[in-house]
Amino acid sequence: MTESTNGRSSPGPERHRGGVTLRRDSIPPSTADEKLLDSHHRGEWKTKDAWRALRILSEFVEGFDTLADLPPAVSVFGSARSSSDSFECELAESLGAALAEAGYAVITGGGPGVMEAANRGATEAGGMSVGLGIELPFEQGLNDWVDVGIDFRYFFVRKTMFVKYAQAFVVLPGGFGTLDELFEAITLVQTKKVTRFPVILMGVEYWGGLLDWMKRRMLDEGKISAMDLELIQVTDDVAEAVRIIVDADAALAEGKR
Ligand SMILES: C/C(=C\CNc1ncnc2c1ncn2[C@@H]1O[C@H](COP(=O)(O)O)[C@@H](O)[C@H]1O)CO
Repeated sequence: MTESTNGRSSPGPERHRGGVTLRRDSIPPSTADEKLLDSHHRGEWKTKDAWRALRILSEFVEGFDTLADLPPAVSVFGSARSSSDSFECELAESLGAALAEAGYAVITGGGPGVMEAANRGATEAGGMSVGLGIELPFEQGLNDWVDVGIDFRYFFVRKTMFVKYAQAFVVLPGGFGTLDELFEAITLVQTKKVTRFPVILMGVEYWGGLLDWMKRRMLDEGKISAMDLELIQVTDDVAEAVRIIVDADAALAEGKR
């Protein structure tokens, strides 16, 4: 806890649970996701999980209700840890601006690093900037560039929103969280659980090793098909990324006519 100048403790970090804000000793050591997925306290499942189901449902309702009127949107993913002067943050900021100029809302995880840069680019270009935050033990709150923000307790509810309200995914360099989001998206497209939409990797050098491994191991050993690899497009050119998204949108609209 940090001491403020008047001798009282300042709020310090805070945790958000729906409309509830928790500070200081009221911040619990675990998160809602951790409690839901915990397999150790079986005795509690019957009583507590039934109530959790309602909370999960209310989180879906809040997400659907808030995002239903969003213009066409693109979900942008990338590291929470990148500094604002990194290659990926500079790219994310230009991308956010270009997407806004093309009429797309930008959806991110609402956190720091690449997410903040993409939100900043969108906001500064006059676009709609959305942050879908997640309750984490080391949560920092939504970044300052988010105009429409929702704090989720459950990762899987939040992931539904990233997919449901986006016309495309753009994935910049990142760690486990980013890879999780990338592979969930391509699995959904590969298994035709969602209408095919562009999944664009930005950061040609960063992703090169992973793409090589996919070709040399996954493809060569028959774990994926050549068509699966075509689900992913790679570029460092912001204008090209936007063009891929606009073209895919136009093709889809054409097919629906
Ligand atoms: C690590 C730090 C803060 C974490 N804050 C986050 N806020 C919102 N969303 C997050 C956060 N961390 C991860 N995510 C999600 O995963 C992706 C980034 O994860 P990575 O492991 O950094 O690649 C991102 O797209 C989010 O959706 C303190 O700096």
